[in-house]
Amino acid sequence: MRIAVIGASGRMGKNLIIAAHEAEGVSLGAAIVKAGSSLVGADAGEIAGIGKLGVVAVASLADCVADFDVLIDFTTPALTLENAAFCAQHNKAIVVGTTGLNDDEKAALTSFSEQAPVVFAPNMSIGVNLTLKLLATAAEILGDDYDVEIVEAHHRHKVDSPSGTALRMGEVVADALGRDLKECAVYGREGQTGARTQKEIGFETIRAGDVVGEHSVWFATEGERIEIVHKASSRMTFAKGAVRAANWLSGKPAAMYDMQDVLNLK
Ligand SMILES: NC(=O)C1=CN([C@@H]2O[C@H](COP(=O)(O)OP(=O)(O)OC[C@H]3O[C@@H](n4cnc5c(N)ncnc54)[C@H](OP(=O)(O)O)[C@@H]3O)[C@@H](O)[C@H]2O)C=CC1
Ligand SMILES: O=C(O)C1=N[C@H](C(=O)O)C[C@H](O)C1
Repeated sequence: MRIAVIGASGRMGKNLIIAAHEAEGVSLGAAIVKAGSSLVGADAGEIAGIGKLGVVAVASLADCVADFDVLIDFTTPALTLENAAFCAQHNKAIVVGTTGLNDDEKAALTSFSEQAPVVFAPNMSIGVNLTLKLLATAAEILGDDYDVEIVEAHHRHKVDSPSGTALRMGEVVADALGRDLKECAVYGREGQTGARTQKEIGFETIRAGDVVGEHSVWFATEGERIEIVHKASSRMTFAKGAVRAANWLSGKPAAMYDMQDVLNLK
């Protein structure tokens, strides 16, 4: 599989270039940066800080359409939808790590997956995807007696909140408890909120410094508390997962997949 990385100069983009270069069975075919960027024409390896790779950054997907089979996109919701439309039109697979998509944007992405395969997951690490399974088991066993709270921390640059991972964790727990997250989620309490209701799932967000990504799910009742915690200490864990997803997509039919499919965790 020849991989293209869009948003190549971003925090994830640079890690994706390295992961695509280092992984077995795939190669880096293209790198795309913003039109007008001083990095158009620069070598992708130099953008990522690993020296020349012989892949020159271009300003659009149209400029490299012949050079890749699968696009990896960790950018913004609006750009991701443009890219997914392009991939659907040109019969290219796409791996989407972008978070912060609203319901309409998720529906649009799903519609593109009818034309070409899409892997879409808010977190590509093996550890978080295992954690999702642990959360479902914990919620099924603990039931409604345990209050559920989800605490997440990320770096100061992150623009969406709560994180896509925290929201997915909330969905998994809500499903296991027979609840609808849209009805039971409570975000960032403040002021005279009243006592906690039994079935709410609370979300608390920390944005500070260079935190890569930390998620802690509490199950608390009278007398005890269980915390299921995941801490990422390097973005390379997400990048390696995305490259694994890209490789896994080889020969897959058009459909919407997630990392649970890629990792055979369903
Ligand atoms: N699923 C997962 O495992 C993970 C998901 N993420 C998600 O990935 C996304 C990106 O995160 P991160 O790498 O930290 O963000 P960055 O802001 O560092 O990277 C985003 C990149 O997208 C580029 N970009 C934005 N708009 C355009 C445009 N119109 N045309 C071309 N390029 C554009 C930016 O270019 P420029 O720099 O020139 O503005 C930048 O290179 C976020 O949604 C984040 O939540 C992050 C980590 C893991
Ligand atoms: O923006 C980030 O950095 C991250 N975003 C993802 C999310 O929103 O869940 C995944 C990871 O925690 C890093």
